[in-house]
Amino acid sequence: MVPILEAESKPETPPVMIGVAADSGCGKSTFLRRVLGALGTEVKPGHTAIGDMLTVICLDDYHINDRAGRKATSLSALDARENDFALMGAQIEALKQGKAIYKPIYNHDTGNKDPPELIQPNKVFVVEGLHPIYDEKARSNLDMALYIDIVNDVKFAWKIQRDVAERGWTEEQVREDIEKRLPDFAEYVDPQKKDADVVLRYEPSDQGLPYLKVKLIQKKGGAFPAISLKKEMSLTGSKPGATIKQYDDDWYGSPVSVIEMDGEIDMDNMAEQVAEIEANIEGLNGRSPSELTDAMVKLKDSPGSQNGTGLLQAIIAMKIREVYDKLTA
Ligand SMILES: Nc1ncnc2c1ncn2[C@@H]1O[C@H](COP(=O)(O)OP(=O)(O)O)[C@@H](O)[C@H]1O
Ligand SMILES: O=C(COP(=O)(O)O)[C@H](O)[C@H](O)COP(=O)(O)O
Repeated sequence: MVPILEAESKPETPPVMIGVAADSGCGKSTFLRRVLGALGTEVKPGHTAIGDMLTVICLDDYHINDRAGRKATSLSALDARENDFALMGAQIEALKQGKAIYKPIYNHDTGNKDPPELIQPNKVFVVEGLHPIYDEKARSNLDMALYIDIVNDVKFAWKIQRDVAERGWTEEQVREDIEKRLPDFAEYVDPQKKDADVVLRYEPSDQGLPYLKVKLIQKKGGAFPAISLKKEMSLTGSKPGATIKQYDDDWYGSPVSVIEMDGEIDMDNMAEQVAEIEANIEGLNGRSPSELTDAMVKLKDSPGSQNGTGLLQAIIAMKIREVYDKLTA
């Protein structure tokens, strides 16, 4: 099957390409399920999440080897040499040009490669994985780039839990794999955070783990349509409560505006507290004054709904649509 072909119907405007980069286990897939939910796109079942507005391209599908192959090369999946960047860049460029592709598939459940699948154009493509910003050709086709930056304590707990529950690894094996990947993470994945338009950073709360401090780091003059707060907020009712504030900062040499949420909202009072937050945000540009609250309530059972990860991810979903609306107006 040819990797690139003419689409069954060429889109009127070029698809909007959004890159989401992060290490393994950082919640990219979870985040994109929230984005699809927040944008209300019905998703067809299958390997690739395809909604009526947005298609998620998982860049793990460009791994050159399968799990057994990587054991033979003893290279990690993070290593550039284990990823077909030539095909990845060419296919991302083709999608941006409104073409169709036969995309390879890497099956995380079996560790094998499955037959390629036909991907037709869509309004928005989110290309998520280890290297969407690292690879020059992929990066040059992005309209906006997001990086998810999580401190090790949180990231590794999530990865271990998932890889044991869903990928057939033992906790010992995952810990060993994490250790082995650290140099590759530093060389091939972590540097991407400097070139992102927006970064989601998860740190331990000032009240300590398991509570989180979550930062939306918005590069000034970048492609992310920034939001701001009318005032600092302190929410009570939950343990340990939540504070939300805004400040300017420097992110690897770039001036940024940071929206920071520390702690958790009161889930028994979720709609009211999120509505209070939504009314306090400037520049959200929702389709209705309660779009954020409605999305959060609809997705209440998704991971992170109680803290800044869910809230700021839902805001990013609205911003992805705003970027689409702007570029296709
Ligand atoms: N905001 C969150 N809060 C709590 N757990 C999360 C959150 N996001 C993801 N997780 C958990 O972390 C693990 C890894 O998430 P996943 O989306 O598979 O990461 P990735 O696609 O980046 O490898 C999963 O078990 C998921 O349920
Ligand atoms: O690291 C990643 C990214 O995956 P994700 O971001 O989904 O964690 C590799 O694709 C898997 O580790 C493959 O290795 P395996 O399938 O052997 O775990």
